[in-house]
Amino acid sequence: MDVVTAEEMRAFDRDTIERLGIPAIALMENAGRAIAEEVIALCRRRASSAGGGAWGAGAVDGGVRRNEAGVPGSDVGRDGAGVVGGNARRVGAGTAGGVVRCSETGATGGVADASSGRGAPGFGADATGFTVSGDAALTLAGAGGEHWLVLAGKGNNGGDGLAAARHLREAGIAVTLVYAAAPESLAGEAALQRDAAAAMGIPAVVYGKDALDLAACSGIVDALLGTGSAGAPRGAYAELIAAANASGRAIVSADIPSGLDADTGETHEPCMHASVTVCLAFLKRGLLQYPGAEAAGRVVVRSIGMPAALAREGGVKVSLLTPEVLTARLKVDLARRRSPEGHKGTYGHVLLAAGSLRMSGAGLLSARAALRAGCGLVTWALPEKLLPYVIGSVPELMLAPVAGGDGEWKAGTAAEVLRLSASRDCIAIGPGLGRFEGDTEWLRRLWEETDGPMVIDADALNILADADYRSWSRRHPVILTPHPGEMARLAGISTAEVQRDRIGLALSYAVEHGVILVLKGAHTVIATPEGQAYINITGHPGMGTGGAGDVLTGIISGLLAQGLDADQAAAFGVYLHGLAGERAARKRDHPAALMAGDIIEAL
Ligand SMILES: NC(=O)C1=CN([C@@H]2O[C@H](COP(=O)(O)OP(=O)(O)OC[C@H]3O[C@@H](n4cnc5c(N)ncnc54)[C@H](OP(=O)(O)O)[C@@H]3O)[C@@H](O)[C@H]2O)[C@@H](O)CC1
Ligand SMILES: [K+]
Repeated sequence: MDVVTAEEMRAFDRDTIERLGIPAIALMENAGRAIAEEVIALCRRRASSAGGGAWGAGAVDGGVRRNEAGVPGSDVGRDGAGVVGGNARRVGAGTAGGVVRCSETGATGGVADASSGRGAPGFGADATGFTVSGDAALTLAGAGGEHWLVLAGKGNNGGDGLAAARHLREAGIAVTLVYAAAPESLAGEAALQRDAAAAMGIPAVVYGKDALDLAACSGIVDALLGTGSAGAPRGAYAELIAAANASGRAIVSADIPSGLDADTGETHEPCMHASVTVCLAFLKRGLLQYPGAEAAGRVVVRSIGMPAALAREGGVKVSLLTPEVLTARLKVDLARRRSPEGHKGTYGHVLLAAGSLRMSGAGLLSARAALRAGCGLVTWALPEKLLPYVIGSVPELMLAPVAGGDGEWKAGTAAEVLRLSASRDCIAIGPGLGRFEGDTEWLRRLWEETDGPMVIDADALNILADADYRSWSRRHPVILTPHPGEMARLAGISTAEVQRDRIGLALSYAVEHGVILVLKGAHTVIATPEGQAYINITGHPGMGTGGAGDVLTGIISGLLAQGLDADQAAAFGVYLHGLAGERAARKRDHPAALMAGDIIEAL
C-alpha cells in the first residue's frame, strides 16, 4: 500500500480529473459514500458491543427494517475495534500479517449477499433462489436512534462531509450540518454539495451564529480540514475541534483528523481525536507517524475512484510494509523455505563484534536472535575477559576472544576482526560495544575493508555520529539501526526534531549517506539509499525494553547471512521482530513484563 504526501495527493487529484476526465464531483461523491459507510459500520459495532445483539442476519425482515436495536447512548468515544489489549496497531489491525484493512463494510447489513447467494436473508429470498439485495453498507437497522453532526469546513474536505450527510440521511440517521464558515463561502464542488443537502432539507446551523450542543448528538463527522489545511486550526475551526473532543462522542474524520499535519503526523493545537479516520484514496504519511497515528484512531483507507497505479507512475516513495509489499516488491520468501539438502553451511555465518564487560548481555541477545532468525552459524568476537562469563550461555554460539584483558574493546583488534570476517557472510557491529580510544579508526577500517554487508547498531552508531564517515569508502551495503536518540546524534539534531517527521528524515539521511536506515520506534521506518521507504506496523508497546534493539540487529544479521539482500533483510527483519514482539506480549499476563529475550523465543 502506497503512502503519500498532501502534495502528491493533489497531483493525483489533478491527474484523475484532468487527464482521465473523471469529474471532481464524482470523486467527492465516492468520498462521501465511503465516509457514510464507515459511520454506519461504527454504529453497528457500537450497537452490537452495547448488547444490541447481532445486527447481521435477521435484522432485515422481509425488507422492513426493525428499529428495536441500536439506540446509542454508550458512546465509544474512541472506537475500540482494532485496538487489542492496549496494543494500538490501528492500521492493519485486521490481520496478523499486517495487511491494511481497506474496508470492513458491506457484510453485516442484514441484506442478502447476492454475489454469493449466501449470507443474511434478503428481500424475498425463496426456494427458487430468486434474490434481490439492497445496499447493505448504507443500511442501518435502528438508525432512528442516531443523530450525527457533520462539521463542514469550506474546502473540499467539507464537501466530502456534506456528501456523506446525504447518505446518512438516506440510511435513516438524523443529521445536522454544522458549518464552520458562512455557507455562502463554499465554492466549486463543495458548494454543489451544500445546495444538494439544502434541497434535501437537511437541517444546518452556522457555528457562532446558531445555538449548538455537540454533546447532544450520537456521533460527529469531522469534515473541517483535510489535506488543504495549513498550520494550526484558526477561529471557528479551532473552537469546533476543541468542542468535539470535549463532547465524548464518537468522531469519524474525513481523510485526516482536522488539525493534523498530513505529511509529518504532527498534531496542531487543537487536533481532532478521531475514533475512525476514513482516509481517501491513498494513505497519508501523517496517519502513520505519531502523534498523528494516535489522533487518527482506526484508519480505513477507502477507494474513491482514483487509480492506484497513479502512485506507482507518480513515483511515490513510501509504502506500508505489508506481506504483499514484502513479497511483490521486495521479493522476500515469507515462508522462508529451507532446502531439504540444507546444512549449517547453507544458511550462512554471522560475525558479531559486540559486548563489553558491563554490557555482555547485548552480545548474547544479538547472537541468539541471529541463530533464531535461521542463520547456520554465529561467531561472536568479544574482549577476551568476557569469555569465562559467557562461555556455555549459548552452546550453539562460537566465541572468538580478541585482545581486551579489561573487558573493553581495543583499537588494535581491527586486524583480528577483519581476519575473522573474511570467512563470514556478514558482520554486525555495536551492541554493548562501548566507546574506546581509537574507535573511529577501528570502525573505519572495518567499514572500508570488510567484504560483505554490515549492520551497525548502538555505540557503533555513536562512533559514526562523531566521524565524518561520508568520506569513508565502502563497496558493500551498510544497514544502520538507530533509535531516535542515536538518530539525533547521527543527524546532529534533537530527538524531538527526529520524531517530527521520521519518514522525511529517514529518507533524506539514507539517500545522502548511501546507507539503509532503520529508524526504530513505533512504526519503524526502513529507508534505502535509492530513496524508497517502508513503514512497519507490526510490533507492540511492550517492546520498549532494554535489549529489544540488540535482538533486531541479530535478526537482520541472521537474514543477511542467509542471502537476503540488505533491503530485504532490513525490512523483513523489522517486520519479523515486530511480529515476534506481538506474540511474546500475548504470552505474558501483562505486556509490561515483556523482556528482550522473550522476543527471541517468540521468533
Ligand atoms: N477532487 C478533489 O478535490 C478531492 C478532494 N478531496 C478532499 O478534499 C480535501 C482537500 O480539500 P481542499 O484542498 O479544498 O482543502 P481542505 O482541507 O478542505 O481545507 C481548505 C480550506 O480550509 C481553510 N483552512 C486552511 N487551513 C486552515 C486553518 N489552519 N484554519 C482554518 N481554516 C483553514 C482554507 O481557507 P483559507 O485559509 O484559504 O481561507 C480552505 O478554505 C481532502 O482532504 C479530501 O477530504 C478528496 O475527497 C479527493 C477528491
Ligand atoms: K477532516
